[in-house]
Amino acid sequence: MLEMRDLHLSFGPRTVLDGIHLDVRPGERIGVIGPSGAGKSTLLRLAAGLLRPDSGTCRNSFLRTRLVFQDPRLLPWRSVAANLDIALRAGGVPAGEIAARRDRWLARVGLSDAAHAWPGELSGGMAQRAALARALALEPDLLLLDEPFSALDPAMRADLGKLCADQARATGAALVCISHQPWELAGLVDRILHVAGGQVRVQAAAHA
Ligand SMILES: Nc1ncnc2c1ncn2[C@@H]1O[C@H](COP(=O)(O)OP(=O)(O)OP(=O)(O)O)[C@@H](O)[C@H]1O
Repeated sequence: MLEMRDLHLSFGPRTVLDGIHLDVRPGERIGVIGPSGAGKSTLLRLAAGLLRPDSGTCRNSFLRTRLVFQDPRLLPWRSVAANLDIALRAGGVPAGEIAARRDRWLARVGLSDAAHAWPGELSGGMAQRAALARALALEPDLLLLDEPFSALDPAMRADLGKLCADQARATGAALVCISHQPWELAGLVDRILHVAGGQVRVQAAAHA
């Protein structure tokens, strides 16, 4: 469970979040929309524990939270496969399971043939798929997606969105996805939050 209560955060004189209340329960899939600069990424960083609020509380009792950023953030001096292996080792996956899990996830994002490539040799979309595989291979119980599909073509966006939703359904994980394309959230999430003016303005049910 993720609980945000009356959460405030400013960067210098700029108030970005101004009294956020939000609950994310296991199995919930939530979309986040709102104007540029509204604080959507900041909200996810708080949820992931990368930022602390100035006041209010942010409690995250999920055990494995993974955040996928807009840019892939792969280690450039390691192969694609090694990028996954390092994350899996750091995530406590037993050594004997790492290769099989990495190969399964690279296959699921269509990157089996790129396992031994360097990140610099990948297209933007391939690198983003590798970053998504790295996150999903950890079997997170809270998956935070910060516009991870923006570098992908529409067909690939739909495929990977479905992959995330299917994985969340299969494992009971919660998912929070920021998007500038509300249509991209259809079928992926159950409800959509509109963040504006530092607050969660609207909570609407999503339509498939
Ligand atoms: N580390 C930081 N230091 C100072 N200001 C920051 C920092 N991170 C974010 N901001 C500012 O906080 C505001 C909200 O940023 P945030 O990235 O959360 O918005 P967003 O809604 O995700 O925007 P976008 O849709 O453009 O990605 C912006 O004005 C941004 O410049």
